[in-house]
Amino acid sequence: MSFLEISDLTAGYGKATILRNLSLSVDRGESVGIVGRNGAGKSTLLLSIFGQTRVFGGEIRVAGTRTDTLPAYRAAHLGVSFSPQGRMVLPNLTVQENLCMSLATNRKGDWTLEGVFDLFPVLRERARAPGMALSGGQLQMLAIGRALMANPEVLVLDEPTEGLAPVLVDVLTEALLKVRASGTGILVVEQHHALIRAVTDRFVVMAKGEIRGGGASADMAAEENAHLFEL
Ligand SMILES: Nc1ncnc2c1ncn2[C@@H]1O[C@H](COP(=O)(O)OP(=O)(O)OP(=O)(O)O)[C@@H](O)[C@H]1O
Repeated sequence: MSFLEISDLTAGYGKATILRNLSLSVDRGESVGIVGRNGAGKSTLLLSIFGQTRVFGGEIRVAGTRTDTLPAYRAAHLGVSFSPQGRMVLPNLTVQENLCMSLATNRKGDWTLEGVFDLFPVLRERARAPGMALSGGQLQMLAIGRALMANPEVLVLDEPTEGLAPVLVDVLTEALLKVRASGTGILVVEQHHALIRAVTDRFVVMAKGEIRGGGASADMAAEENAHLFEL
């Protein structure tokens, strides 16, 4: 069994089924990208790992323990941490306080406050600024930094480049390359295929709540994969 194992998952919200019989696994230290059109169910899949959807069938296990039925912090304790779409930074806490929230997981590893500040030096400069004072790019760095502070085996990211200028997309790509090189795995939903190609080993394409296919990220633009991206 892989470190993160999504098996035959059917899930949604209320009475609505969004994901259908979906299976995906991510090993420790592996990097996987998820692409697909708006509404394909990508965020729903990530939220399911953290117990935030209604599961109708199948299951998700992290290090062998079911997480789809547990509160989100339990998944973080087990070694997957989340940088959500919209970033969810606490506006009245400082940058440093937001980062230190993840210490509650009590997971030891290389990602310390200093490690995160080295990855994103602007967060060191703004350590005492409240979350509400940050720019969009800084908020994204803080959300990623906070997730890293939990020292995950797999860092889960939902559209990290959403709303960011191209220069900041490059900064984030560089940072995620360093995260990957450190041995931390990455599961990332992202519209920028260039980022997926740069920082992941393989990709999957989602459509209508299912995985339509996938392959090696280096081959994403290859002719043989073109059909995966057709309507
Ligand atoms: N809280 C919710 N309650 C009910 N339906 C929801 C909820 N959140 C999302 N949905 C629906 O689930 C479907 C999949 O949405 P989801 O956000 O997972 O897609 P996505 O692939 O991440 O798209 P996007 O790129 O737009 O975020 C959509 O039809 C959406 O309207």
